[in-house]
Amino acid sequence: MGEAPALCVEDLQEGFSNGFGLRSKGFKTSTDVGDKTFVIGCNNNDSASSLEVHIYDKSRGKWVIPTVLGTKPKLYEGYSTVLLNGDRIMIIIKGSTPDDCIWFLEVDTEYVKQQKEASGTEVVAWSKGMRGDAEKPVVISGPSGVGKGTLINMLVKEFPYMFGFSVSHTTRAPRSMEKNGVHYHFTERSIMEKDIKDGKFLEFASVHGNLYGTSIEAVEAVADSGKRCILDIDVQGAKSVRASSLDALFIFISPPSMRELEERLRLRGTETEEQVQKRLRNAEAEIEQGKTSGIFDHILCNDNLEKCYENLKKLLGLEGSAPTNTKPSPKGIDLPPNHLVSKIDNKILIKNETPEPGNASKNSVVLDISSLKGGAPGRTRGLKINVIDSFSESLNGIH
Ligand SMILES: Nc1nc2c(ncn2[C@@H]2O[C@H](COP(=O)(O)OP(=O)(O)O)[C@@H](O)[C@H]2O)c(=O)[nH]1
Ligand SMILES: Nc1ncnc2c1ncn2[C@@H]1O[C@H](COP(=O)(O)OP(=O)(O)O)[C@@H](O)[C@H]1O
Repeated sequence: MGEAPALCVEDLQEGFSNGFGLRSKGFKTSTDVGDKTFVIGCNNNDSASSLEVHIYDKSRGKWVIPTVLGTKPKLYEGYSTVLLNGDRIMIIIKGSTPDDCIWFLEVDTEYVKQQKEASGTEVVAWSKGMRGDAEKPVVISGPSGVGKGTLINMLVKEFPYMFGFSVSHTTRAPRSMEKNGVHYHFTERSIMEKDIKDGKFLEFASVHGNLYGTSIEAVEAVADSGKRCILDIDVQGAKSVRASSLDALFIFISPPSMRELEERLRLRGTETEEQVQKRLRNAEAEIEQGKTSGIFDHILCNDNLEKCYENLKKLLGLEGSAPTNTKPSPKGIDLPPNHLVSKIDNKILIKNETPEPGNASKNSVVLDISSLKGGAPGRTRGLKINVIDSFSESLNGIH
């Protein structure tokens, strides 16, 4: 059984002079990947410091501070690291909550390679580890006033534990009934543009003169809650998602006629005359693209609302299904508080250092990493967990 590499930076540092103050107090681990050493940690134990990544490039004898993408984990008591597949470091956090204890730092994955090439700098990217898989998200597009919001509301109301809405960001002003954080995250253009630049958005587009976008966090938060994510985005956004690594189902909602669309928009009464005109002008091009671009897996005509809703449910495999009242079960990972980490093939053993018979929270666990999916800039999903009741019992092949 090989112990996880968890060198002290002090050991690593012997003989090197660098400007990072790595000899000061704090917690650090280092992991070798090829001719680079990735040092993850913090310099101080105070709450104001955060988890940093430094790279020692052995071939050049130089320290490098990389561009760090993604949301990083909070500071906890300590960290163990395991190198997986030569391209990502798994971080197992001591003293964290069950939904926050496994993280991945990607150092040479396809995503990181692309980012390195695009930026010309050294790049690393964080993603949080999650149990189980996420269901394929559903992208719904169509012209303004066609009934997308109405159909999505019906679905979320009938199947509250099955579907969740991806809350987009927008620079447009809220309508009177709209709530910030529920219908949209209403935001300033400069803030949104910076977040787009920082890689926080899955897609974005300028629609009817305003900026709209789906943050990676908006989609992942729905999947984290165990629900299937629904995105209400325009055709340009759907095209970007199609080109992204997100595997989704694409549905276009079309109106029975332009006259009917105009009537619905006017009856809704949420836009000024000028805005209605702009939306109608854009609608023709959107309908044309929706029907001919090949982006969409299905096109539904929203003539009769009830019929269209039934057809939508059919596409989602919900025909005749009774809504379930069961909340998805939480998918956290209970780790023993004091543990040692080791890896054999596709299994990571997190062994309790102080087992107590009959105390489930003190059990050792085995994480199966054979079917990991996704990764930065979102989540790494597909972690499977086996709890070992007593450490003296058989360890599923790990000895
Ligand atoms: N690309 C993209 N489009 C979005 C997003 N959120 C909303 N939209 C689209 O922006 C357009 C205008 O939305 P909205 O202002 O809510 O008006 P409505 O469609 O008339 O209710 C619609 O086509 C939405 O599908 C997003 O995050 N990304
Ligand atoms: N099939 C339908 N027949 C008549 N009115 C509809 C139908 N579907 C939706 N509506 C109405 O049309 C208006 C626009 O619908 P909405 O869901 O806001 O559109 P979108 O989100 O696509 O902009 C709303 O007032 C809604 O109640």
